[in-house]
Amino acid sequence: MLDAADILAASILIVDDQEVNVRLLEQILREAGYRRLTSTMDPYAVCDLHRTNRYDLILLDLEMPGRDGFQVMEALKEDEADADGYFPILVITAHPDHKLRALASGAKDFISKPFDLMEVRTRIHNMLEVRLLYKQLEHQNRALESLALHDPLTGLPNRRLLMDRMALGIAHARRNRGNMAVVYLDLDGFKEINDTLGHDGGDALLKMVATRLVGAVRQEDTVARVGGDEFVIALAELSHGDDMEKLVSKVLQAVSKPCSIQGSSVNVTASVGVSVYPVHGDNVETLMKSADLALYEAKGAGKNDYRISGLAEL
Ligand SMILES: Nc1nc2c(ncn2[C@@H]2O[C@H](COP(=O)(O)OP(=O)(O)OP(=O)(O)O)[C@@H](O)[C@H]2O)c(=O)[nH]1
Repeated sequence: MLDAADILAASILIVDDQEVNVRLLEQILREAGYRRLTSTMDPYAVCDLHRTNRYDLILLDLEMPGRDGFQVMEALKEDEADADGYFPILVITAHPDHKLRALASGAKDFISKPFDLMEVRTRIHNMLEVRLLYKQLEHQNRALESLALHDPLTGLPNRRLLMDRMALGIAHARRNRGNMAVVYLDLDGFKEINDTLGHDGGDALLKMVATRLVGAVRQEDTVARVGGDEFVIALAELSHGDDMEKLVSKVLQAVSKPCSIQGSSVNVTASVGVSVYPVHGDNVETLMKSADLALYEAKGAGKNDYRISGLAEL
């Protein structure tokens, strides 16, 4: 929730071509306790200023020579400077007819000239309250979205985000007649590690493996955690020069380097199954299933190894 200090910490831009009005508004706002004030008498500077500083509120005079307040609002909209979809404009006008027009143009509220001290303070306070609550909500929504798409232990994408990324990867590969590989990895003997080091030690190892996997592939690849000790890497746009064996060996080596957990050196290995679009399937489900079957084969063959689905030529 918001308190008075949050509102007073909001950033405000004052736009008025008359210096006397600028000084008066600055004084009213300072006396009310607002600290983050910027002013300009140049209507052409508003877009740049807002793009850089993302003000919580813009107090905009409507009657200005050259570019009036209506034109400034249009320019702000075109500029998409209000990228989060909120248009923080409070217009200032001496013309009663302009009030409705300004509201219809997207302004949230208006202040009449000559200024009435209480009206100015109340309208600014109320508008900032709504603006900051909107900002908080946006922030919480982003956090919730991220929680729904990521694994809380490692911070890696979860199965849901992986599926989305794979679907995009397949669409991209289809358009470019390219390919995409699915590397399904399961740690060997992880249950024993958990039993020896405890659940916290197991968690620390999972985090370490996550970091190493991310470090072993390219930025455009997706490393996801899809189960307890199961990870999937979607390798985007393999080129002809990419050697699948080398890529998978690099991943296996990254996992099996000794790591220090709770002061002791721990060795873990992994088994891997690989499938490739379009050779082993043309959709997410089939590719995941093929990679999972190949992984099962690798486990059956003695672990710490990989198998490529269906032994197809790549
Ligand atoms: N520490 C920790 N352990 C987990 C978590 N999620 C699942 N596990 C454990 O991970 C283990 C995974 O089981 P398996 O893959 O069947 O066991 P494994 O010993 O690796 O067997 P193989 O894959 O055949 O080598 C189970 O003991 C789960 O309890 C987690 O978030 N943290």
